[in-house]
Amino acid sequence: MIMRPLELPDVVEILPVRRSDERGFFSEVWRADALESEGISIDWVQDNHSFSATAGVIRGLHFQTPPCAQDKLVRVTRGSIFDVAVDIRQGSPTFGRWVGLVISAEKWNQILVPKGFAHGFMTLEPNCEVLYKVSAPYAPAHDRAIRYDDPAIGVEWPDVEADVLLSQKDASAPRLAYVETGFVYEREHD
Ligand SMILES: Cc1cn([C@H]2C[C@H](O)[C@@H](COP(=O)(O)OP(=O)(O)O[C@H]3O[C@H](C)C(=O)[C@H](O)[C@H]3O)O2)c(=O)[nH]c1=O
Repeated sequence: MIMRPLELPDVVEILPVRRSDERGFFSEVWRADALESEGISIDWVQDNHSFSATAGVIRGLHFQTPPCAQDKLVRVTRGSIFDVAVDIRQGSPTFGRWVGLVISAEKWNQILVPKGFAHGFMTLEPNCEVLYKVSAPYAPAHDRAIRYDDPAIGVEWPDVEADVLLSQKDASAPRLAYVETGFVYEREHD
């Protein structure tokens, strides 16, 4: 497994090994000791699977407020997405900044989005299947959304040959400035 920190510290791209042979391939897509050997020890408690039928579907930007905050380990088994994480920790030197990258079945890469970050993605083609682990159960009362096109965040979503398709929740989500995220940045111990 290869890990690559992204421009926002704590958000990491992960590339599991995919072993191919004449039948196809085998891949350990998550393994606790492999992550722990990289200093990442997270108890995953729920697996999610979303299917989006068209390109241009945007799900996000979402997070759950403490004490129901979720770390997320996201991968794509069909199609491709532009995946985005936004730092929403009050007091963080990178508060409101975003990082994005393509996660796809072809690249076989994953993204680890820690607590304290909002998460979302745009599908880049039809029939995208996104599977992801979360470290806290779904808690509707703590589920929050931030506008995907908040100008203060400025996510540069890719141009796809399709109209953007949003849930009603996402179409009416507030800008980050009007959201009480509940996360406070804690400087790493020096
Ligand atoms: C998140 C979630 C949703 N649901 C139910 C609630 C609705 O009846 C239905 C669709 O939920 P929602 O529109 O919130 O689904 P997404 O827009 O894909 O939300 C996800 O989008 C971005 C990418 C995220 O990172 C989050 O995991 C999550 O917020 O599934 C559940 O039953 N359990 C769950 O864990």
